[in-house]
Amino acid sequence: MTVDNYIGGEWRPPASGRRVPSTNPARRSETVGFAPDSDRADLEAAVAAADSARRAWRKLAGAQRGALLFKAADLLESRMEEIGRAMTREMGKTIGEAKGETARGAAILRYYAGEGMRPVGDVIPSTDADALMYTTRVPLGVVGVISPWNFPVAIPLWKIAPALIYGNTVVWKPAIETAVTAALVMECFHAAGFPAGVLNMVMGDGAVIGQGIAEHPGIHGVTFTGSNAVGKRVGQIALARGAKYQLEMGGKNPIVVAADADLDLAAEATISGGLRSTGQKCTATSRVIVVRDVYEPFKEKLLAKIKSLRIGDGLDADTWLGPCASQKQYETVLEYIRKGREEGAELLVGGERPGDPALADGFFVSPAVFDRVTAGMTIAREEIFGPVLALMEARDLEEAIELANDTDFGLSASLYTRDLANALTFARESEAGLVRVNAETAGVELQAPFGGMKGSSSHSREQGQAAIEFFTEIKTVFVKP
Ligand SMILES: NC(=O)C1=CN([C@@H]2O[C@H](COP(=O)(O)OP(=O)(O)OC[C@H]3O[C@@H](n4cnc5c(N)ncnc54)[C@H](O)[C@@H]3O)[C@@H](O)[C@H]2O)C=CC1
Ligand SMILES: O=C(O)CCC(=O)C(=O)O
Repeated sequence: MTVDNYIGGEWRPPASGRRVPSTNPARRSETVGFAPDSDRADLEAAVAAADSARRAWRKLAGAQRGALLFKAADLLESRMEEIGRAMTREMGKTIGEAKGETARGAAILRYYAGEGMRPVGDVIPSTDADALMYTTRVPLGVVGVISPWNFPVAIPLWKIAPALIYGNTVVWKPAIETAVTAALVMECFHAAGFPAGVLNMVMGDGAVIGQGIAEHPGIHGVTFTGSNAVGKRVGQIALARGAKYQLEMGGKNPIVVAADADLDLAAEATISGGLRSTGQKCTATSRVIVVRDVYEPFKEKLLAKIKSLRIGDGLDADTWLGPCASQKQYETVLEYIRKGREEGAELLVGGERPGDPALADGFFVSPAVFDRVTAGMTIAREEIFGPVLALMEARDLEEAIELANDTDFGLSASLYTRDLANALTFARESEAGLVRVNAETAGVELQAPFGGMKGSSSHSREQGQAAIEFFTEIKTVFVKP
């Protein structure tokens, strides 16, 4: 598939005429599509289209905007198989996960479609008995959406849907690695009949189009998910020109296994939270902090289960673990594995290219478990974004919680215990935006606020009702007859 930009309600080739391939990480010789390598002229056209559409769009009733989101949801759902397959072929996650994410995308669109009919303000008693004082919400104007490849449907939709329902128009820059998936999502919006210019998509290099969005004076708010390095830069650029910004970045998420935990369930949650999507979730489990009394039995169960995971092309129905999403991710993961060994952690299993010749052309790494990891090691501190688990021992639950909080990040944290007092202590003490007891670190529900503490985010929240805080501003109105 040759992908075009989508600007002002039309598919348009990039002004430069240049395109870059999107390849299959399970078979690097296979090209899935060609994405536009756009330049600033394309971005200018998209911002101009979004700007000219925004006054009419904000004037529509919320229910009218919602009706279009409902249509887009139906279309997305009807193309779940096709979109799921494109996602698997472009970034490697298993077809089950990819279709599940597409279904989640439809649910996100429906949730925000309903928001068009919900209250947006309060009536506040004025000290003047004759006056009416109330708050309402107004859109920011044009919103820039910069999204990554790891959830190429869900993440952009949980940004685009609230942006649109609250009356903003959008310029979206998807990750080029998942260009075809993004174009299929965009086709659903096009077929739903959104007015021209309300949603625009421009693909290109992050340093050109992503940075261009951060810098553009015609873009009033920027919402970003991706790496910490890029996120911080986007935030600084937006701040310097007075634009609103929202950053969702990395995690170094711990699972804590208490002495009274159900060890089978804890091992399953460690595997599911740490290794699904090949560990490429910002909510992925990467530090496994186990209380001394159960360290050895837990480790035994974990290793036994990991050895049974089937690695392969995500399109094969019996594959559990696909490849890393790109050569860059693959090399990063191997580099962290090398560093882990060099710094003295013991590699118990995995961390190598699987022997199966059928996998030789892909970016596959067998799931790695490091033992005896200490808090100062690089693999305990930096986000790896790959199938790597770091086992750490704690004297007791108190020390486990201290270790869990000993990180620059604060996205998600999980505890396995049967003791209610432990659960409540963990919920109170965890420095994370998402705390889960007897559930894996990953697994975000679209109707609840999502975001991190410390270096994981810009301290705002996405999804659920919380999204209104970023995508609107409050206007306080005082009317005296
Ligand atoms: N929080 C999360 O969900 C994600 C975290 N990551 C982390 O980032 C690491 C690197 O992955 P990448 O794909 O390279 O992430 P990235 O941060 O470079 O990419 C995310 C988005 O930002 C855009 N971008 C790149 N440079 C930009 C710039 N200078 N200005 C504005 N936008 C720019 C990209 O084109 C993409 O759309 C991963 O190993 C992982 O640790 C990556 C993707 C998602
Ligand atoms: O855990 C999830 O479902 C969402 C993870 C996420 O938001 C991310 O990886 O960026």
